[in-house]
Amino acid sequence: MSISNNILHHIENFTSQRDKELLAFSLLKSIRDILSPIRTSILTLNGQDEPTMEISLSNGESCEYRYQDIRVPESTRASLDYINTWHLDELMKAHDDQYTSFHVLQQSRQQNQYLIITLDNKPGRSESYIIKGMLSIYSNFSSLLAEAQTDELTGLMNRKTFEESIVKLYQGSAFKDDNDTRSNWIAIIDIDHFKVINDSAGHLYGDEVLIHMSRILRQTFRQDDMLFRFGGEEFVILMRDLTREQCATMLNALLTNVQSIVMNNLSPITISAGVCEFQNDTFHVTLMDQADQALYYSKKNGRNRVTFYDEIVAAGLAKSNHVEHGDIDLF
Ligand SMILES: Nc1nc2c(ncn2[C@@H]2O[C@H](COP(=O)(O)OP(=O)(O)OP(=O)(O)O)[C@@H](O)[C@H]2O)c(=O)[nH]1
Repeated sequence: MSISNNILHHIENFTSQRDKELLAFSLLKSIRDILSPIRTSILTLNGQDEPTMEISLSNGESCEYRYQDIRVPESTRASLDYINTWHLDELMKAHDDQYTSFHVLQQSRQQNQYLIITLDNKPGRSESYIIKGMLSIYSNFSSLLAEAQTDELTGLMNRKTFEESIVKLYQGSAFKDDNDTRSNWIAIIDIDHFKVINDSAGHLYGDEVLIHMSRILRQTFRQDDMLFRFGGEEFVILMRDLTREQCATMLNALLTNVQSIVMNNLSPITISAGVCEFQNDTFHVTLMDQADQALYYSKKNGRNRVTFYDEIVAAGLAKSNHVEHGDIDLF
């Protein structure tokens, strides 16, 4: 294949992806085909500089995804610190007859992402030029993808992205230790009497409440918790690795924090929540049914409260996996 056809093939591959991680994998594959590096990886660090994901591809080996126990060598840390201190886009380091180049893929307060390529030869001018072009296409396309996954009003993830995220939760919890008391949790949050807010203060005011709500969600939950606006005044939160008590504490903190939204002369805003424990062997639509039943119980029992699904089942107040009513539209 000629070089231009080859590049076109890589571009076509990039732009056919609809998933951020598959897009990252496509980039690594293209780099491998063009440069034959010893190793190439994409490293993501969260706002606290902790590694949250590494996708790597070594010569002759299959692609490896890591979300936990990611080891970042001291030399890599030092190079990334140098890039950040001097606001560089890329950095080349020579060591032990090898060359490692670091490229910034994404930088924001929430996360930083780098492409790291280790080679046994210094890349030539034309190779560097091609890599730069690939990175520009990757970066433009990943911004478009991020836009498509984001709720326009609040900036949270949209409903379309939920299914993709929950599939990853299934994959990530497949090997959970039975003695671990921590679990993953799904919560549905719904603003109480939102129609009254809209009717008495206007739709624009209602929108402003939704924006405040998303800010408070971000402030209350951890960087790694996933926050979605499902539409209207409904939000979904996926929380990982929390005990039941920790999960309840966070949701009760949300109940309190939301009441700080006091605008015009209306009463403070309140929310209701329904929560269920993530079960690896239960279909996600069923899990959403469970959280929705718990939410329905909160709504019918005074609002401004959190209900755990298994507690209402244990108390005989809900039938296991049977939804009689519900506010949430399922997929
Ligand atoms: N401002 C604004 N309102 C919205 C948006 N999407 C849906 N709504 C409104 O949200 C309101 C939802 O009202 P209901 O589903 O009746 O629920 P509620 O008044 O919150 O009552 P409870 O849930 O029972 O406490 C309706 O008035 C919708 O028009 C939006 O994007 N912006």
